[in-house]
Amino acid sequence: MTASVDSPAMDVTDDSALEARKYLASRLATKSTETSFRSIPVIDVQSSFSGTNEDRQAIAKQIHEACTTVGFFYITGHGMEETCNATLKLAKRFFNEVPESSKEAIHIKTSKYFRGWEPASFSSVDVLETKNPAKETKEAFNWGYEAGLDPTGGDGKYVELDGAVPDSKANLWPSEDAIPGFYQGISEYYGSTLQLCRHLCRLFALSLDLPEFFFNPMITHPGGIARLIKYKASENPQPLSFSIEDQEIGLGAHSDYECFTLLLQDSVPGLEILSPDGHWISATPIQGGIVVNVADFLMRWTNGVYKSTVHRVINRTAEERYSIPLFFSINYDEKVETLPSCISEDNPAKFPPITAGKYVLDRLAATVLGGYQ
Ligand SMILES: O=C(O)CCC(=O)C(=O)O
Ligand SMILES: [Fe+2]
Repeated sequence: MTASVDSPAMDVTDDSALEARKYLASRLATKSTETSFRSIPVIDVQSSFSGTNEDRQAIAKQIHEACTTVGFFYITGHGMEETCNATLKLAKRFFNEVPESSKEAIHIKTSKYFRGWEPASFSSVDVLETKNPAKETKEAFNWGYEAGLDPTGGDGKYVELDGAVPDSKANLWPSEDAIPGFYQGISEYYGSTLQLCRHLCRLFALSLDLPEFFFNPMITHPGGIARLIKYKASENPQPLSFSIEDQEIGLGAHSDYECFTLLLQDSVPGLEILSPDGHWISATPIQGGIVVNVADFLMRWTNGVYKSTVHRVINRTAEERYSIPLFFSINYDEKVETLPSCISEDNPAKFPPITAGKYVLDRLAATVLGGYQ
């Protein structure tokens, strides 16, 4: 099977497409009350930067609790508030000020790696309804890791999802004339977020009973696809209803593919996450909070111990909504086996070894129209 009509073809194995479909179907069908939840934990990570080992262990414990139940949490005290606000403003400028012709010049259909501008109603993450998927209202701009965006400068070994040596033109940037300061702003945001992700990896390691620096050798040239997203205002605002009738889907129900996602959202709600008993819970934006969620690769790597929770976006408000996810992965060329601390007699290793980039690429290509999450 290949990806799509409009987007460039990428090979995808039937296995991965099937796996993606089965997985989402099972998640949408499950009506278990065992692990149901009604709220998303907030974790203040401030003391993990300067505090003691005990401080970091205490935060790691909260992360473990959140990841084994909800699969989502907010972090505060991360020190990125200013960058977050500036980048959300930049996103608004990109969508509303850049002329259509400049966006067309960086259209995602010209990119092998799903980079560049994606018009509204272009793709769908609906892996279940492959014949007639509901088009999603989101408009997006996608980019990926470049050593020049990494404050460490990288280790010179970055490879793309398919293992290819990076092409310096893989990212499609709008011209400086079309939006002055864009590259600079994105680069500041991306650099600080990458470093925050690396810091979170230390906390994730502790949370999994692993040595604090366990993941460090695997994040020297990490995968990090990021995107700016705009969701148009609802024509039929109904803030209190979780039904989807009369509402357009901003981004369909899905789980993310990589290790974990860091998501900035502006003050307009829209993100909803699925509790295993079938209730959708609003991940309402909180002041200074960044949403963190476990993604599928990490769920596999942890033998299912950490949960990758299904979520969707529906803008039920009369305002436009902007968000900026970064999908953080370990080095794409890293092949890993189930984490030893997640194997037990009750939970023997369930998944064969996998390479990070290959896994993400297969999942990506299996989405309808080959779009991103
Ligand atoms: O826009 C959001 O709030 C969520 C975006 C998301 O889930 C994704 O892009 O995978
Ligand atoms: Fe997502």
